[in-house]
Amino acid sequence: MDLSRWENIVLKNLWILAKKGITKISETEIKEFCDLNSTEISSAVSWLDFKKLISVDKIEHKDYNLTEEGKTYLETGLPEEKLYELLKEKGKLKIRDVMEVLGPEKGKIALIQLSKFNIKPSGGEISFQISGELESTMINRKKILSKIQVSKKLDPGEMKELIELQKRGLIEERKKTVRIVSINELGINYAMNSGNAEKLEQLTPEIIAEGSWRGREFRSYDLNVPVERIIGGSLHPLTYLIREIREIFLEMGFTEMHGDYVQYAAWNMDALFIPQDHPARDLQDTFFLQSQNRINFQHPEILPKLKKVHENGISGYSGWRYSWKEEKAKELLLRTHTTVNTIKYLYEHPEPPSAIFSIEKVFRHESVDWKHLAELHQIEGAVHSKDSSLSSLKWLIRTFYRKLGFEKLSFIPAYYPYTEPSMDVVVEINGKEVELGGSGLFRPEVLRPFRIRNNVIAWGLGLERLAMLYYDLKDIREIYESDIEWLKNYRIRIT
Ligand SMILES: N[C@@H](Cc1ccccc1)C(=O)O
Repeated sequence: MDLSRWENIVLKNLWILAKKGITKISETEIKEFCDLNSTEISSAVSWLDFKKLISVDKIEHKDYNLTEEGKTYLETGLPEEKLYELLKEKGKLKIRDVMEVLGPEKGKIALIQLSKFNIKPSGGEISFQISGELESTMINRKKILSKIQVSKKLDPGEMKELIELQKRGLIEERKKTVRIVSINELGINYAMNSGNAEKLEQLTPEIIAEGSWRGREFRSYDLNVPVERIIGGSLHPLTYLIREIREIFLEMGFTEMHGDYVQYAAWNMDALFIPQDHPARDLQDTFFLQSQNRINFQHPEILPKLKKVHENGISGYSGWRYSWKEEKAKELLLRTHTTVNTIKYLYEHPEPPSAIFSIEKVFRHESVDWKHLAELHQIEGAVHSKDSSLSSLKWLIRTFYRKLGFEKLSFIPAYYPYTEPSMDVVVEINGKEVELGGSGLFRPEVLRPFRIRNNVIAWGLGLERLAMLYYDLKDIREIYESDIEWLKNYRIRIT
């Protein structure tokens, strides 16, 4: 065990004092023996105590101070003193005059104090009367006030008067804990054997340049010392969760896909067989962009295919049977779901098998509440394979949530224009059923125009709702509120 410079100085001094027979000393008294300030001594005492080289007793100590009133009286004299002097000079005074000369407040105090020594008014007047007892009491009072001003110790005989002055509000008392320190056997041994040479604690450029480190011993590091917790930077809880989810899908052999926020309705809606008069395309649900045609339309060859399938269907399916408009398909919008990533990917990679996912942001014209956001992330995915089936879809979704620690899910029938059958994933949060997202098998009207013949299972799950469960939040908005305590202390689920 090595000691710091301050600890060494304090311990050596305690040892020297102990040799002289002084075995107990208060922390403040240590200051008189060494060249350290109170903070340095206090820190050294705490560490020496922790290292068990000294013992420390705490005692309650009363500390006295003058109040503002006490300070003024010490400077200008006590009211009783003023009145006594005045009477000595004038012989007698009318009460009215006393009040006028001393002021009503001090006049009253002076009269009360004098009456305690039997100098009492009668018939509206007060006369001088010599009192040796009053004179000595006043000298005593002033002595106490001035001792307290310079924090000098009072004699035991002065304690009674101190209490009087406290009652009069001239002195106030404060309780202080004082640490009484005594070196113990371990400390004495350490001090005896540690030698006189101070150990080096820091290697400064000067020490290196002067070479004064030569022949000196270095203080070693104590790796067992308890230290303050330092809170460094960390991942935002949502970023952490996104990385976990990405890891899960990558481990299962999925490929990550990426897409843009701004999309043509053709890809976000029409390619997914969402009819052009579908309520989801309403201004209420979708953010449309005013600037049209600013972005290159990828794969324009799909437009006639979409027209055909919407109007007349495909492979025995009837289609929606309405007049499909190319202008509506060419409206720009903020993507409302990441299923647009999936359908584009499938169009560009029509050969099975493929297993794909994305964790990206979508936008909805939604009023925000405890479970709704207008900007949210979706955990999107699909598997295109001859073996894709409803049961493999359920298995995949359950497996995904189980890997994050959630077992209790239920599937309920749902409707999406692009899947058949469709299922929603539901979970209970704080006694309320919350929908985590949708899933299903893509319809032939979605797949056939793009020459995809095998089954495709697909899902789109809400990330923030999952985060609510994962971090035990009552309100979805908390995720974006960035409460610093939460960001510092959030806990991940151990599965
Ligand atoms: N796109 C749907 C979810 C979904 C994805 C894939 C298949 C079925 C449903 C949504 O945004 O809620």
